[in-house]
Amino acid sequence: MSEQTGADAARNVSADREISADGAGDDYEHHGGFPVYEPVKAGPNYGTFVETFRRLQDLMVSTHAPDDVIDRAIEQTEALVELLAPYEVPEGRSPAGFNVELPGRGSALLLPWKIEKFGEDGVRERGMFRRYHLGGNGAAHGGTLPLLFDDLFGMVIHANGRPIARTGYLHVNYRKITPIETELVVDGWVDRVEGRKAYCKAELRDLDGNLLADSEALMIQLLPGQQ
Ligand SMILES: CCCCCCCCCCCCCCCC(=O)SCCNC(=O)CCNC(=O)[C@H](O)C(C)(C)COP(=O)(O)OP(=O)(O)OC[C@H]1O[C@@H](n2cnc3c(N)ncnc32)[C@H](O)[C@@H]1OP(=O)(O)O
Repeated sequence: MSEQTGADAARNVSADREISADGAGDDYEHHGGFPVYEPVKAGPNYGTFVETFRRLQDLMVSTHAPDDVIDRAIEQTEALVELLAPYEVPEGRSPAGFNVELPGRGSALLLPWKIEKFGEDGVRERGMFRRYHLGGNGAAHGGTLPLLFDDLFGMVIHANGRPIARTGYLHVNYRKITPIETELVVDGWVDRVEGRKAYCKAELRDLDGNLLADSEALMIQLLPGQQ
């Protein structure tokens, strides 16, 4: 039997939580005030679309092109905006963020990391900070690490079988320079639970096992009606 990937595990956990439109048979009733999202499956080339856009983001912050090239880039970007704008949809209806087999679940906002493990005992992701995420002198921008940790903690809560929660606080210790364009691994888990409060921890390491940053967050389960 083939081994279950992190993406498979994430999909299975989510499928187990699916409920009917009228809420009957809801075994995952604590959504707070969140709507119940139906995952939107990406088409076969959606991953390539997001990756191409990410490449563009990298180039946006790493090129110094002549003015005539910038003028052509504006024209082509405007054409792209015109192409896509008719397909804008409300929150929860785009494939962005729902496709666990894609880096960053297919959302250009998220770090392009892939889920390697998704279980009650924790979530592991692997990936790189890219040129787009550069802070200074080869290091990832300090603001991009909380983004990685915050999204990871959301998944940790989901994988742990806990109801929807929001981040009350998120603390990051920057232990060593986090390099861009270098493969890294992040692990997150629920450390302890007190009622609605889940205290989560995470560690970001390089492939030699060096601790680059660690984080602790308080994830607070939403009450009915809480947004
Ligand atoms: C197929 C597809 C599957 C894919 C798989 C999907 C995975 C899916 C991933 C999603 C990933 C997104 C994850 C993003 C998660 C965010 O980033 S959410 C955005 C950032 N956070 C926010 O905007 C939260 C804003 N704050 C709030 O809305 C409200 O403060 C909250 C969180 C609802 C809590 O409000 P409240 O119910 O009034 O709670 P309150 O009574 O004040 O506090 C409850 C308890 O927590 C304590 N507390 C509250 N705040 C703090 C604090 N800052 N410090 C210490 N203690 C605190 C209180 O003291 C209290 O303790 P007890 O007295 O009960 O012991």
